[in-house]
Amino acid sequence: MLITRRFEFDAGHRIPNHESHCRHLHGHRYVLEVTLRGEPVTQAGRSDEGMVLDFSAVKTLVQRALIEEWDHAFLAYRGDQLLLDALERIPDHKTVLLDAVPTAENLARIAYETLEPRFAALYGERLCLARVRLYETPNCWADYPAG
Ligand SMILES: Nc1nc2c(c(=O)[nH]1)N=C([C@H](O)[C@H](O)COP(=O)(O)OP(=O)(O)OP(=O)(O)O)CN2
Ligand SMILES: [Zn+2]
Repeated sequence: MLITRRFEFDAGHRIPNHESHCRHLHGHRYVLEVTLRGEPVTQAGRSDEGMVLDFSAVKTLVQRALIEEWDHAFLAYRGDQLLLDALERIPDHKTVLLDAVPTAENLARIAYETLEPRFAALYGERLCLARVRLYETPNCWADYPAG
């Protein structure tokens, strides 16, 4: 069975080599959907009986591991030196350095790679992170992994 918890956060970014307006500094109200695969707990009387994982537990893990870090941050490619030089001039600016340009595709992958080991460490074989869907706008999103 699959369950999904939805999160929203605000962040800035730019796609440094984009041929059009996405190379300019701008932000999005991102939406992150976290989908877990597992079977519902069957032990009678447990708080989480009938649940793959209590949605509140999903919330706590994802908030701590990702949303608190990315919300109201500027998501910057560590190779985008012009941007890093500008952001460094702002005292205590909340900047998240990424290993790739912050497209929806790369953010979905990075979110998955951040969250997957956390779920694995806490819940082992019982469930797994099946997919992350990252909406950059209401009309544009990326899924990781594919399929
Ligand atoms: N495959 C991708 N294409 C684009 C990405 C991306 O991450 N993956 N990102 C961008 C820009 O970040 C841009 O901010 C997208 O916003 P925008 O161009 O405003 O999107 P739309 O015009 O489609 O927005 P609507 O208002 O929904 O029409 C560009 N491409
Ligand atoms: Zn954008």
